[in-house]
Amino acid sequence: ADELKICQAFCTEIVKPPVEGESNSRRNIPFVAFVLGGPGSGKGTQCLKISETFGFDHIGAGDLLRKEMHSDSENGAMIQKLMKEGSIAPSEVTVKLIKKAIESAENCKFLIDGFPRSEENRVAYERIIGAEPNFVLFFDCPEEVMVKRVLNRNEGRVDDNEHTVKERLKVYKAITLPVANHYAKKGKLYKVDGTGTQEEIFERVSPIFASLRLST
Ligand SMILES: Nc1ncnc2c1ncn2[C@@H]1O[C@H](COP(=O)(O)OP(=O)(O)O)[C@@H](O)[C@H]1O
Ligand SMILES: O=c1ccn([C@@H]2O[C@H](COP(=O)(O)OP(=O)(O)O)[C@@H](O)[C@H]2O)c(=O)[nH]1
Ligand SMILES: [Mg+2]
Repeated sequence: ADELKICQAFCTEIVKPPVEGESNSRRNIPFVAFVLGGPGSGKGTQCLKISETFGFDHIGAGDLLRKEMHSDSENGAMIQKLMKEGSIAPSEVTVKLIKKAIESAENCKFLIDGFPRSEENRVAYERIIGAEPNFVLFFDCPEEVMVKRVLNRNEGRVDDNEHTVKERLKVYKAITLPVANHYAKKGKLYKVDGTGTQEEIFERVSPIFASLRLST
């Protein structure tokens, strides 16, 4: 009971009203950490390690959009065009995909990776989901390091090329960084040095998650 209280203390609002017959854990309010940082700052890599070690579900906003793009959905072509030019997809599309991922999970602890990318994304999430994130993990990384990583990524992505990464960096600085600043002002931003090896970075990230005492 004590741990549940701690879980709930982290949460600002109830996302889903309890449904009769649902087990206790499904009724728990989701615990959400947004993970932000520029393209190639290591968000996806670290999210994988965090989810393995600390039992979070990893929701990659870009991954959801890529899956949608490769499906027959009506939005596929639009998403592909926006990704290729380094722009941001409409909030409704992204938030709907995130909401579905949260609702279909058994887990109640989530890393939402690469979102929100704009103030508009943030506001749409808070309106549609009905809650703020519990905290925001932010990877701080110099541009030249990020560009080098992106150009070496080799996952066949439409946006991992020199032209698009330049556009993405512009969008990141102008439109995504203000989101990080918003959460910094609220005391919710955990800034981590994103340089060094994957292991070195994970050693900086681990204590943040180790210090959380969550009920599931
Ligand atoms: N600390 C690191 N040092 C070197 N390469 C890394 C490091 N972390 C991630 N990478 C590699 O850099 C690329 C970008 O990392 P990724 O986790 O996809 O970043 P993001 O999700 O922020 O774009 C990937 O190919 C990944 O394997
Ligand atoms: O909330 C999001 C997340 C991603 N994207 C799009 O998907 C691309 C790739 O995002 P991802 O997070 O996969 O890239 P990363 O930062 O990990 O390299 C972005 O440049 C955007 O075009 C978006 O529009 N909204
Ligand atoms: Mg990523």
